[in-house]
Amino acid sequence: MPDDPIIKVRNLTNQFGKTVVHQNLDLDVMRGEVLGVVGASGSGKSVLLRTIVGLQKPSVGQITVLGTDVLTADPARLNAVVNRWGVMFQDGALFSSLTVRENVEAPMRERLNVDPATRTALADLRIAMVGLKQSAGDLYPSDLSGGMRKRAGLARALSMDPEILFLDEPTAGLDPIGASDFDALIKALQQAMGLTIFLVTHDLDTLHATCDRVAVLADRKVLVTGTMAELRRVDHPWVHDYFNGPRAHAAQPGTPPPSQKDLT
Ligand SMILES: Nc1ncnc2c1ncn2[C@@H]1O[C@H](COP(=O)(O)OP(=O)(O)OP(=O)(O)O)[C@@H](O)[C@H]1O
Repeated sequence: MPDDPIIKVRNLTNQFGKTVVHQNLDLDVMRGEVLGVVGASGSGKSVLLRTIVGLQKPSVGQITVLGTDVLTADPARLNAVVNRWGVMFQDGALFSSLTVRENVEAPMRERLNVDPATRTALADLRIAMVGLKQSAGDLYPSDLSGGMRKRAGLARALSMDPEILFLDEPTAGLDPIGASDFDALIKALQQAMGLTIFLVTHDLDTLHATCDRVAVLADRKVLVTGTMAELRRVDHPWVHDYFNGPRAHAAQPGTPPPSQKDLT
């Protein structure tokens, strides 16, 4: 069924001690869309991502990804699904003792039965796809700028040619030009590869540049999901302030730059 969600979360509860982060949370991600996930700091965006990709066991709930219940699947079935997604963590989470190329090869080495030369060629292709020079493949993470590290993390997330990409704060720590270059890269790769993207961010420019829909986490659940235009009309204090505040206006395409008067 083409309209079946590629990721379906139902009745999810995550609790740490007495802190309830999610309660009865539901979320659908449709195939081929870029879904942005926003919410106040501590609202549980990263915990949600980590729960969907299996790094965090929820207290209660069902999570179906690509038709597989990832909380109850047997190891072989789960492995088959894990092979079809890639994750880029906020800091890139690169292995510091491996070169960029070896980092990109790492998931293939673990999960794909190909000869070393093919693996290296596939890694070099991923390195090129994220806009890094081939020579960057020989560098270690400590030799990279913040922007290069993000790109290397993205290349590794693309290692297995995934259908779904999970991105946690992809533009955090980048300067505005680096961030908008990265947004454009994400969008171009999504279109070229037909990716579905689950994207956690605080960055309004990223939402405008990349997302088809945005899910807002508040009050321990997905409070509302919609396009940016729809969310601007939502009557909830946090949602209203986030999507209508000065930063939101600045990020909106077509908004005129501030006049000289505004700057003084
Ligand atoms: N392993 C853990 N043990 C205990 N509490 C945790 C754990 N992981 C997350 N939390 C708590 O869960 C809540 C949500 O954390 P999470 O990192 O998902 O928030 P977030 O929305 O991604 O925040 P930010 O925008 O600041 O990154 C926080 O209160 C955090 O302290």
